[in-house]
Amino acid sequence: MQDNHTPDGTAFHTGFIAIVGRPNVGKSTLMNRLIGLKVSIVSSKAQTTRHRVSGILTDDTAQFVFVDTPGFQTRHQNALNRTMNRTVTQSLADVDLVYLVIEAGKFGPEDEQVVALLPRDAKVVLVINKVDTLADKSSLLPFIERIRGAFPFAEVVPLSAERGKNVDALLKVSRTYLPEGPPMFGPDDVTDRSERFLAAEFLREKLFRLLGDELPYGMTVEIERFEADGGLRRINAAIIVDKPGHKGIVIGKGGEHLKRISTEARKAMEELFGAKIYLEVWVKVKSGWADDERALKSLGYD
Ligand SMILES: Nc1nc2c(ncn2[C@@H]2O[C@H](COP(=O)(O)OP(=O)(O)OP(=O)(O)O)[C@@H](O)[C@H]2O)c(=O)[nH]1
Repeated sequence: MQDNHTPDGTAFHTGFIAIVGRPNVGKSTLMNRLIGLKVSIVSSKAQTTRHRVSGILTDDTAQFVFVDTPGFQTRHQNALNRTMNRTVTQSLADVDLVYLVIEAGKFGPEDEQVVALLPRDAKVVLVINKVDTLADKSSLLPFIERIRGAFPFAEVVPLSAERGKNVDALLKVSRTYLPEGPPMFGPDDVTDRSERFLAAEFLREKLFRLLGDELPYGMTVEIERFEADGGLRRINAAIIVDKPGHKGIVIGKGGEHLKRISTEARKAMEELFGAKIYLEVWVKVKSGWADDERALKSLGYD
């Protein structure tokens, strides 16, 4: 799509969308579902300095540029959370549209704290995820009525990110809120750098999936080596934990956790990068890193 018009002659729309919500509401699942296989991912620093771009969806009529927002943390108050909350607020400042994701039937103090971060003039779509978990679908309307008062939402879209139900409807309403204009990114914008960024994301995701509530607070992933050689990627990654006692949780009995995390991350990388992956993962202890903003910067948070 090189010009400003869609095949039927109407204007092309391009804009930024931020996805926010308390942890575990399904933001990552929604993003993966939205971008599906048409994904074009660029590194957080590529081409734009204002936003951390995490995924791009381009179709015949619009380009949706999704902006990264780390989970809004409310449980612990330290440097890591201050940095994350700042990132959330910054990324909301000049996007065209915000998806506030909540879970069907659940709207608690943690969700309210995220709502409090929304600029009053922001265009916000209330995305009610996990509708598949509702035993009684008729409870949805009174639930929506209750939450409508919390913010002047532009739209309300109930869906199931995991099952892909009603996700199309979300895109359809979103399009009209994006400004008219040509696409900002090409459809094949995958660079080595973005693969490096994604490699860390995949490992993080597998850690979350496997360890769940056991996940040590203050854990992060650092890619120490990333070499692209034709159809081969050599990746050395370190999982960094805050306390020596956390190392065993990540490694698991007989190395079982670490083995599974590495295998699953490697498979995900092979599928998305279309390359053979040699992945080595170590667990390292850096005490107090989560409380040290300088350490955060050195690990790529800014
Ligand atoms: N039943 C159901 N589960 C879902 C749905 N969407 C996401 N989940 C599950 O909810 C959990 C959290 O999903 P994530 O996508 O990791 O949530 P997140 O909001 O990105 O979490 P943070 O990264 O902690 O902020 C996972 O176990 C998902 O499988 C859905 O539509 N239905």
